[in-house]
Amino acid sequence: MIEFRDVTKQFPGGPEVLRGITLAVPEGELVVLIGPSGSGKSTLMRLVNRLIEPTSGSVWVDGRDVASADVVALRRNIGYVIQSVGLFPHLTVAQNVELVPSISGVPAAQRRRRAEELLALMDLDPASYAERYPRQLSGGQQQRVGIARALAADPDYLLMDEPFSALDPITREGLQRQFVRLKKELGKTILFVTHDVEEAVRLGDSICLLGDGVIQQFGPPDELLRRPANDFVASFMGESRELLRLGLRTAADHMTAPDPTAVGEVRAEWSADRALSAVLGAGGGPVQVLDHSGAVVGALRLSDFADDMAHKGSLSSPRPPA
Ligand SMILES: Nc1ncnc2c1ncn2[C@@H]1O[C@H](COP(=O)(O)OP(=O)(O)OP(=O)(O)O)[C@@H](O)[C@H]1O
Repeated sequence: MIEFRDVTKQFPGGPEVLRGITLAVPEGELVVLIGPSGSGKSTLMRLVNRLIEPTSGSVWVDGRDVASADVVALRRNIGYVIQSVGLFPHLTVAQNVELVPSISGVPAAQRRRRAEELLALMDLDPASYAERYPRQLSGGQQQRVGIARALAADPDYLLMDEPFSALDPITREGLQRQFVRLKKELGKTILFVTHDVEEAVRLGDSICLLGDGVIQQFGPPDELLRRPANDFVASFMGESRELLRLGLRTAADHMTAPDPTAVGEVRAEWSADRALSAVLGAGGGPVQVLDHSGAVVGALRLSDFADDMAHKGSLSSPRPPA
């Protein structure tokens, strides 16, 4: 667990960036820090691996105050991924991934095996990518190598500071999807900074919204979307809150009993916003809902989404399918 206890940070000559922040990132969960530019997201994150020190208060990792921890050992257990990947250009992909284990004295064959496993996990076939240099990779591939490198020492914790924000929207969405899967497999405790509400909703077990130096709201994505604590949260989470909520659900969550008059089809596991788009495309439905084997398991019509909508007007402007 990562814990911030009444943390305040003021840089010399500046205002207080963080004021009395108390927050816990539970074991095995991903907490997203979100907030306007300059709200202190990166500052809060950098307190964890002691790139900066708090003005007052304390930060605890694994039940220990980081102020009294050995910085090298602390950082070995905390992978760090940043926006501009920071791969070493003169090292190959494999050498980049193996860097920390090689410094720690892990034998060459063992760290090579681990690097290859991690590259494969990140969908980079080691046979084609291990010997390439970073400049021979796309931005998305470089970012994957950056994540593999952060995982190389098998840390219990990951700090990710806008890791996908330099990527084009399609690459970014692909990487987000992959990361959601990976997150479950890895079971790491992750603190993730973004300024993108959609990304926060997609990835976070919880979201911590920072503003004016304090936590404006902390809770599961659905709670911030459904019950914003104040006007700041409502306005930050945006006008399309209802549509973002749909992204958290599936067609199966909305469907009703099969209807013989249904035309067209959606898959039960589709996100609800994608299903809504299909229903609108079919003139409001009903459309058939199919399971993995292609069997009809239900029907969906426009009215099946109405409960989720605080404003029915939102139904007229759905996002395009994911
Ligand atoms: N090393 C530093 N010295 C002085 N001021 C700093 C330092 N680092 C950050 N700040 C200031 O602290 C405030 C918070 O910065 P921080 O980078 O944490 O914000 P952020 O929420 O991550 O912003 P962004 O979304 O733009 O990256 C800003 O006003 C910034 O100028």
